[in-house]
Amino acid sequence: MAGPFLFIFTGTGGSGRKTIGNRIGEELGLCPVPSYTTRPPRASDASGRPDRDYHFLTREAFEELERNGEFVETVTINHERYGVRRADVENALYHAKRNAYVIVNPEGAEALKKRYGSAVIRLFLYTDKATVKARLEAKGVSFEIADRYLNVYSDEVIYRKQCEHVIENLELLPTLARIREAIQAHL
Ligand SMILES: Nc1ncnc2c1ncn2[C@@H]1O[C@H](COP(=O)(O)OP(=O)(O)OP(=O)(O)O)[C@@H](O)[C@H]1O
Ligand SMILES: Nc1nc2c(ncn2[C@@H]2O[C@H](COP(=O)(O)O)[C@@H](O)[C@H]2O)c(=O)[nH]1
Repeated sequence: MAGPFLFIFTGTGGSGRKTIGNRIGEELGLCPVPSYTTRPPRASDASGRPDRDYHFLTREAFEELERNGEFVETVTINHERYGVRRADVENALYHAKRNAYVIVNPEGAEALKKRYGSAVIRLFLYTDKATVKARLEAKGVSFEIADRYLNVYSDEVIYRKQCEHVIENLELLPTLARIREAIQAHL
């Protein structure tokens, strides 16, 4: 056994990364690394726990962290900032010596892979566009946001070729089983 590892749930928008990442993370006792964002919380964020996936910050607070070099990677999506804090990753991996997980887009996954090398294991989730659209509608995501996800689908789906594991998220239970098996193979 090597490690600790940073398991990255990445993939196309709306592919089920949060649903699967949080379930498997909890089940396997991985340390969650929520990212930071300036975007406002949405009704469709984790119900009753909008801060489970994100730390919501003002733009000023985000920019101050950025100026202080606190982020290991950042992206701008639709004029909003997102970032993963270096201390959150490194406290888990190097100080607590725990396996951790984070949920980011392919650009973030690539930056984290470059930074942490073999400690990073990328799990790429995807489904076809029609399924993404139907699931986002059912989740109550606005048409505008769903449309944004679908517009970048072709760019994002290509990144699966770089990832250590690629899983099509059709039925939830078989997907969970495949992800569990993929992660356990590293532990
Ligand atoms: N296998 C599945 N079968 C049916 N519905 C699913 C499945 N996996 C996820 N979903 C549903 O699809 C929706 C999108 O999933 P989720 O929010 O986890 O995706 P995401 O990739 O984290 O999205 P985002 O791009 O917003 O970060 C949710 O409503 C979730 O319950
Ligand atoms: N590179 C990063 N991507 C991130 C981070 N936090 C979230 N994300 C990804 O952004 C989009 C948009 O998310 P939404 O919740 O506003 O719809 C999605 O693909 C997320 O996975 C991050 O810190 N870095």
